[in-house]
Formats: sequence, structure tokens, C-alpha cells
Amino acid sequence: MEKLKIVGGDLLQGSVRISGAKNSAVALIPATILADSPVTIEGLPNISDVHVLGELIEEIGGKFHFDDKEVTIDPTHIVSMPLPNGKVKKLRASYYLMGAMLGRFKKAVIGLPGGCHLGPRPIDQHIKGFEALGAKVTNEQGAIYLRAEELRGARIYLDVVSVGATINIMLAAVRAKGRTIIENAAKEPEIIDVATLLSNMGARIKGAGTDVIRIDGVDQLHGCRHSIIPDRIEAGTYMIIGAAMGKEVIIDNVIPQHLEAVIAKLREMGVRVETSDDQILVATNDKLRAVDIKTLVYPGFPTDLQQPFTSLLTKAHGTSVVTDTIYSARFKHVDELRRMNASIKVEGRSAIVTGPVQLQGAKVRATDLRAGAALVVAGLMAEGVTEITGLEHIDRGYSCLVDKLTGLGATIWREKMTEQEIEQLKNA
Ligand SMILES: CC(=O)N[C@H]1[C@@H](OP(=O)(O)OP(=O)(O)OC[C@H]2O[C@@H](n3ccc(=O)[nH]c3=O)[C@H](O)[C@@H]2O)O[C@H](CO)[C@@H](O)[C@@H]1O
Ligand SMILES: C=C(OP(=O)(O)O)C(=O)O
Repeated sequence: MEKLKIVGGDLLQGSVRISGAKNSAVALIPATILADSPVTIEGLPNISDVHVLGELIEEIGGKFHFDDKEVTIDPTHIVSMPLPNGKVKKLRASYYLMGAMLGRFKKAVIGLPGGCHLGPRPIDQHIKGFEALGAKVTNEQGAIYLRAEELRGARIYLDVVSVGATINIMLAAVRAKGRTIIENAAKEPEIIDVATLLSNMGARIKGAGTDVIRIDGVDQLHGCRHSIIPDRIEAGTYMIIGAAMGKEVIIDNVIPQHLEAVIAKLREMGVRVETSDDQILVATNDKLRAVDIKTLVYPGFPTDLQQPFTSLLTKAHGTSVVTDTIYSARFKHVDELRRMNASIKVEGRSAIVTGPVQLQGAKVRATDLRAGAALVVAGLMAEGVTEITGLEHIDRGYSCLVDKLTGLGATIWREKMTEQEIEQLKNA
């Protein structure tokens, strides 16, 4: 087990290249199950969610070959084998194996997904969609059983705008007979990316990226080559780092249009942000202003950047209110930030941040992926040394974090934990 150490206070400068999007990658990999020949995806991020999904693909008979440039997945010999818990619980997106297996085999048995603990994360809308397509869905001892005689296109209205349900229904519907219409669909760029891969495989999908998606089912899907979109959440994290400590930080390989809400908020704080085709330059300012943030579905401010943004706001002059409308309990990072001298209180779905304060290095623990990102931002801003444990969460979503930050001039490294530290962590 390792911990992350950061000596805070360095001004950062230089350029950082953004990896492929985690939330696309984790859907693109299961989508390949639907093809009858190999699919190559360029630019998948080197994160644990991708590797765990690769192992799951191999468990069911597929081939998964990863290198830094591209991944080739051969789904030809995949069989509909049950995937109960175990690895499935290590990530949220294992739920996409349900839609993909149902689409290809008309049956699947998959353990309930894991992922970040952010309050309740039901999958009722996924199940409602599968049932509308003709599947019988039961929950037996923590595993979901899906079976269908045949899948038939249907009109499905999502009661909640859900990224996961939109993609999962799309995965099953591309192999259903006839037309499926998903209404009140989510509009995130990752949905367009998955629809692009499926279309390149031979699927017929219209409207991805709008709130009505039309899918005409086909009998067969084939292999292809696809290039993943850049990770807007990783890019946003480095923008926040640049806003906190950047002399001039250039975020490279990014689609600025995916980050409009974040750019607007940073500018409102007085941060210098300049965009070009595929780069964003960010530079801090001595007197950052407090702003209010409300997370919303895309194109609103992303909930996945709420936690790291909260760390930045500790440096702003005045009181900021951060409200998460997507998740009721995405505030586990706040206790850890308080240990670092932050002045934040949580009231219902909001965190109220009073600044500016000088954060102090401390021993802290990442309880989920973006809580980890929040602590990294705080560690870079703090006086002294910050030690972060819980790196398994950070590794789910940040490719080469230490190398990327070292490249910008940060003093950051990973260190093996002692037996005694591991014992203390277990008892905490
Ligand atoms: C792997 C992946 O892509 N994860 C992202 C995805 O998660 P995920 O797909 O799980 O998030 P959803 O968009 O589905 O969830 C949005 C909201 O809808 C609720 N809901 C969702 C499904 C459902 O069947 N019933 C229901 O009530 C959820 O509890 C949540 O409050 O989108 C989230 C919202 O942008 C991001 O934080 C996650 O990073
Ligand atoms: C919540 C997140 O991930 P997941 O849905 O995979 O748990 C995230 O990426 O911030």
C-alpha cells in the first residue's frame, strides 16, 4: 500500500496532457462486447477502472490488450458467464456489462456495482429501461439477473436524467428489434462518444447529446477503430490546480466547449483563463473572489468537480456556497479539509466555505475519487507536508498523477506505507 506526499506552496508552470475520459472508457470497453470482431480504441487512460474492466472482459472469454497508445479488445469468444460481485464491486461502471451482455446474449447475471459512495445511487432507471425492452429483471442475493426471449424497441422516459441509464439502455437497444426512443436522456459528451463508437460498429443512433435519442436496432455489429474524447473532469481538476497555484499552466488535449461552466466560474473568481482549439491556459490571481457553485447535469457545473473546487474556494476572499443537486452526501472531503485548517461547514446539500485561509499540511485520507482530487489540490496549496492515504480511489480516475504534477513543478511523490501505518488505517 502506498501514500502520497506533497510539499505544498510551489508555483506551477508548464503544460499537462489530458488522458482519455474515464467515464467514456468505462462504457466503451463493455460496448465492444456487442461486436463480432476486434475493436481498437486509441487513448484509453491508464487507470484502475480500465484495468479492472479489462480483467472482467478476459474472465468472460474476451481478449484485452492494453498499451499506452491503444487497446484492442477481441470479443469474438466472449460467453454469457455470470459475473457476481468481486471485481464488479470495484467500480461503478460495471453496470454497463448488463446492457452490453443483454444486447448480445439476451441474458446476463452481474453483481451490483460499486463506485464512489456519494449517498444513494440506485439503478432503477437502468432496470426500467431493460424491462421496457422486454427483459425480466430480478435481484437475487446481490446479483442482478436479466433474461429476455427477445429485445423489442420501446419508448422509454427516464424519470431522472441519468448518464448510466442513458448509456446502458443504448447498449441493449442497439440489438433490439425495431425502434427505441429514450426521452429525458442525459446529454454528457461521454454519451456522444459511446454513440459514436456504436455507430462505427454499425449501430443506427440519432440524437445522442440531446435529450431524445432514437435507436433503430440492427442484427449485427462489427469491429472498428475509435479515438476516445479527452477527460473533461481530469482537465477541470488541472484547471482548478492552475487557478490555485498556477503561474501559467497549459492544459493540453482538451475540448474547451466541454468545460464552459467551469471556465465561467473560474473567470468569475478572477482567474485568468484563455482557450484555444485544444488547449486552456490558466493562471492564478493574488485576490481570488468567492463564488457560489451549484452542480447540475451537463452542460451545468459537473458534480465530479465540486469537491476539488471546494479546496480552491478556501483561498477566495469571502463566503462561497457549494450546492450539490446531484448527490446528497458528496461532502466526505470536508472533514479532511478542516484538518488542514479550512473553514467549511456543511448544511444539508451545501458546503459553506469562508476564506481566505492558509491551508496547513496534514495527514488526510481520500474516501472517494474526487475527495482524493480535492486533497491533492489542498496539499499543493498548503504550507508544509500533506500525506494522503486511500490512493486506490485516486487511481480509479487519474492517470500518471505524480508525473503530470511533477512536470508542472510540484513536489509530490508516492511512498510505501509501513506495516504500522497500514494497521492504523485499518483501525481508523
Ligand atoms: C461511470 C460514470 O460515468 N460515472 C458518472 C455518472 O455516474 P452515474 O451514471 O452513476 O450517475 P447518474 O447520472 O446515473 O446519476 C445522476 C443522479 O440520478 C440518480 N439516479 C441514477 C440512476 C437511476 O437509475 N436512478 C437514480 O435515481 C442518482 O442517484 C444521481 O442522483 O454520472 C455522474 C453524474 O454526472 C458522475 O458523477 C459519475 O462520475
Ligand atoms: C463519481 C465518480 O465515479 P464513479 O461513478 O465511477 O464512482 C467520478 O468519476 O467522480
